[in-house]
Amino acid sequence: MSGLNQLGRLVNGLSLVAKEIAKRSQAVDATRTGDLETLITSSLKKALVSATDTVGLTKGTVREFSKPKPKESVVYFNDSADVAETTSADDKGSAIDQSALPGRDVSHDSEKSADRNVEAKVLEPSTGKESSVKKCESNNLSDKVDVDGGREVAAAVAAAVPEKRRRPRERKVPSTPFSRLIGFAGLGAGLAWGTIQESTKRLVYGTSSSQDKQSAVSPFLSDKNAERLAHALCRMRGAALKIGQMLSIQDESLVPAPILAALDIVRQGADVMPRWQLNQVLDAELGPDWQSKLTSFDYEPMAAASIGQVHRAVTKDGMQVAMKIQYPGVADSIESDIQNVKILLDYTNLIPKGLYLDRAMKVAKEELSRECDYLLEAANQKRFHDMLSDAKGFYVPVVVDNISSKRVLTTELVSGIPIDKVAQLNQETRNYVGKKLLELTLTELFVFHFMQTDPNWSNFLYDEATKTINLIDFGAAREFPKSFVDDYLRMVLACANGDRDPVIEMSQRLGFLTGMENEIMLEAHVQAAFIVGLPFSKAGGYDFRSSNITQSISNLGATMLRH
Ligand SMILES: Nc1ncnc2c1ncn2[C@@H]1O[C@H](COP(=O)(O)OP(=O)(O)OP(=O)(O)O)[C@@H](O)[C@H]1O
Repeated sequence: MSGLNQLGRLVNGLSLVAKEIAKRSQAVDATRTGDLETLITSSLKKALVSATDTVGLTKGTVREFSKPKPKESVVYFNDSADVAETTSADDKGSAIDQSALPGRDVSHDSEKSADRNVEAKVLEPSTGKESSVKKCESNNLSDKVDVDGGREVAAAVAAAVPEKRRRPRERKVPSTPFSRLIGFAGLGAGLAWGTIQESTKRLVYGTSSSQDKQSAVSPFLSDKNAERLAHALCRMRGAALKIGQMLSIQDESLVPAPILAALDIVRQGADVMPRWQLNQVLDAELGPDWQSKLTSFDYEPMAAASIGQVHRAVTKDGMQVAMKIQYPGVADSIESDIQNVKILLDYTNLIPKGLYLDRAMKVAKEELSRECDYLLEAANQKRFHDMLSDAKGFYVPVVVDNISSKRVLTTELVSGIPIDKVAQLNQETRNYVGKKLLELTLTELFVFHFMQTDPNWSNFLYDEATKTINLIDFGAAREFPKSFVDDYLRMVLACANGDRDPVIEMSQRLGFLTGMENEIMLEAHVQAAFIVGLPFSKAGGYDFRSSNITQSISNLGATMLRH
């Protein structure tokens, strides 16, 4: 019976895939207009490759990062802009390697080329002076200082807290609506196939006793399917991955444990664009002579985020910069990606009812559209740079306008460790950073009325050498009207003072409550508000270890979801 059910699900899944293809694909248009040849030779062929990739039949090219990381990926540009070299330090003056021109395969050279990049006029971002690098010599992270992108501290932190990390894969971003659709369709079919496999396994061997309650009930929630989902999102990138990342930070009461475990992968970063695709974006955005503005460009990304990947480069005037380069097609596919993820979530019953998924998706769409506009992000970043120019302990890197566009954002490279890693530093440092973060939050909201609303750990890079928090990623910055901010302050005061009625009144004015809630829901909301108000309830410091605020709120969250 269960096998029949699963077969039904498979048929449903495949018909959903077929229906979606018929509804949306350009393939249908091409057939209608009789352009069958183009259809077969281009999009369908590519799409089939994409689909097999997303289903998990092929796995792209695994990028091998040997240790220590070689820097063969750095390309140096001569003054004659169109010529690049990748010679290593002990190979200076040798013939220019034509194969190293962007867009072509590069022959790899030695680790030393990396040192040349480091040697190139290193500016200390926060002070504008030249800086030296203190080596990390012990495993005690509180002793470590690093001013070269936090690389050594990050490596030491990783060694201290070993994480199961996924090796990034080099895979083309599906950039047309059709190839993205095929990606989702492939994922849907892959999940349906995985469900069949799991059901068959259970029929033959029974359900494993180690499986948790939810995954024991649903053969969809197998480890393989969860992994399939995570890898597909890393390959799709864009809005699909962003939603995966949002889901990955939810509580187990919202998202089943095996899915959460697999989604851990999506937080570690996306797949990487192949060099030819990266060059296509750079040429289209900055013009084919973009190299003329740089001394060097590192083709190995320092980060592969959800909507773009980030590369180190050095400008002609010697500034070390981070170039954020947007994946092609993601800005135009936000709406369809969100729709497709929603179809998958509905189909798999992954998300519990009551999560206001439609509302959440609408907000995600608006946020993502803003985040894809790097000109808007550049403007936000400059505004923050100016507002915080006199603030002690914070630094916002400058924007390099002449190497930026709507899809490429170039900013001064800053150093530091992601803010969560500060948890491993000493108490004094933790107190300092905690106070600074709170000061920043309150200043942004109540003084600037302008806030960075994407509190990702890696958007706050703590530089121990200068005791500075370097702030990046202003794509999600937004302005709040004075009336909202004033009500918000009243809300904070009511929470801190434990005043029930004002908490409810302000919550309705701010839109946290509709006024239609029942008593149980209201009570859970008020309790949650009081817990959030605790750190503000007494003058002086607050010991965050004395209560587990997030856990307490999350416990109330389950009641709120039910009501
Ligand atoms: N100016 C910079 N200096 C140093 N590192 C940087 C800089 N800009 C970006 N990075 C690195 O690249 C990563 C991704 O950059 P950013 O957060 O701006 O991208 P994003 O697409 O907005 O990412 P997300 O998916 O987190 O929203 C950062 O976490 C950081 O590691």
